[in-house]
Amino acid sequence: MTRFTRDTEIFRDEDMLREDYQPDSIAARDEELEAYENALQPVINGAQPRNIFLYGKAGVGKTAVTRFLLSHLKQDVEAYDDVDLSVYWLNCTNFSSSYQVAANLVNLLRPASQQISTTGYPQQTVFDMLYSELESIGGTVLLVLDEIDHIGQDDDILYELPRARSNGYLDSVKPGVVGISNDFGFRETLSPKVKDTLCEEEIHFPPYQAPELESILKQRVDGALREDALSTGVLQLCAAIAAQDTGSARQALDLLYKAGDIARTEGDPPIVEDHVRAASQALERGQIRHGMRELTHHGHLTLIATLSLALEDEMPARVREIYPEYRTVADHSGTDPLVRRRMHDHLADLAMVGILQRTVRNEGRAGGQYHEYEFDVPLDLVRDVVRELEDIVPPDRVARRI
Ligand SMILES: Nc1ncnc2c1ncn2[C@@H]1O[C@H](COP(=O)(O)OP(=O)(O)OP(=O)(O)O)[C@@H](O)[C@H]1O
Repeated sequence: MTRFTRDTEIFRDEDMLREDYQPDSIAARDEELEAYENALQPVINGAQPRNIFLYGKAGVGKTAVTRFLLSHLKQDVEAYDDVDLSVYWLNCTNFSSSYQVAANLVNLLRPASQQISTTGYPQQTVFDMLYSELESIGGTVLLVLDEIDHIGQDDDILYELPRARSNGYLDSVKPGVVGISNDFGFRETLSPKVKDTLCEEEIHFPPYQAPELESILKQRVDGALREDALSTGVLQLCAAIAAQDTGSARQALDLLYKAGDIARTEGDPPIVEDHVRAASQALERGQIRHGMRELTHHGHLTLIATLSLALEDEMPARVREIYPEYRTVADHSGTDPLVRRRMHDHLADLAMVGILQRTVRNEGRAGGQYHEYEFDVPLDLVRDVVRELEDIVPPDRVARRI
């Protein structure tokens, strides 16, 4: 018996709706493309590249636009014998210092057999290794440092690297840095000398508006979906939901993909607005679930305590009511409880990530103010996640209640 058969009704090429798909053309970013092209012009002229800093929230096209333009640039420089361009990408998510970025760049540029340890050298030694690798590549080298904000204030490399040529460390190579960040605050925390060097050309990517998201979706659907797989209003709804929430193209594409998936699983083509609403809910629940799983150990204990009270109809509750329950949960899990004030920080964190809602209340005429907490997400979802945290609270009184 055949278990699997190919889709015939919804997807033609579902990979086109996935995160890592590189679109052939960029929609709705004309201004940014123009500014970016201008900033890259020195490369094609055979001159020293400018340093470029891109910033904007997650999913607004910073990576897609960079990949698109750099791949065109690489093609177009072929027409000029005197320009030899190499491009390297480094995702800096796991690197919290200039040292780590430099060491990982060295390894990116070196063959597998000559990798260095990413700890233990003096910083200048690693920088020297990096310069020597760059020299041996020669020509124009663009280094794209994605998620660069993770290096925080340890930002020497963002000054040293772009200046290496003028400071005499490099001779035959022209390096350029493209820094990408979705942390608006990062630019402000850069030291002034870095700001001047790295942010020679700054390009801001604002969140997308609904019509822009719609045009991005439209560009994908012909290749991604089968004819007649879409009913009227679906793209508009995906675009409207994403524009209202984050302004991210990733969210709009995820919504459409998930809606298609639901229509497929339910054997219910074409994709209609209800599938999009269901997709939006499913994705939102996925995010909340992810947020809850990522909490620290005491965050989880605090979550369990609040859930336990909610299931007993004892929420909304204030800290002094939640704290004893937290102590019981901590006790059952074999953990030393935090003092009340520290546990309150975890409640505040739960409120900050949108799991709890926090309301300020007044204690009558003579009293001061206090905070009251209640769940801002469906309890069944919290309960599902808490059940998956079995290793934290073993089956006992509290867990049974949950
Ligand atoms: N203007 C656009 N035209 C076509 N596709 C786009 C456009 N903007 C974004 N996308 C698509 O949306 C998704 C998210 O975009 P991208 O990865 O470039 O965002 P980002 O700003 O780099 O986000 P992050 O900061 O999270 O890395 C990708 O699949 C990308 O192809």
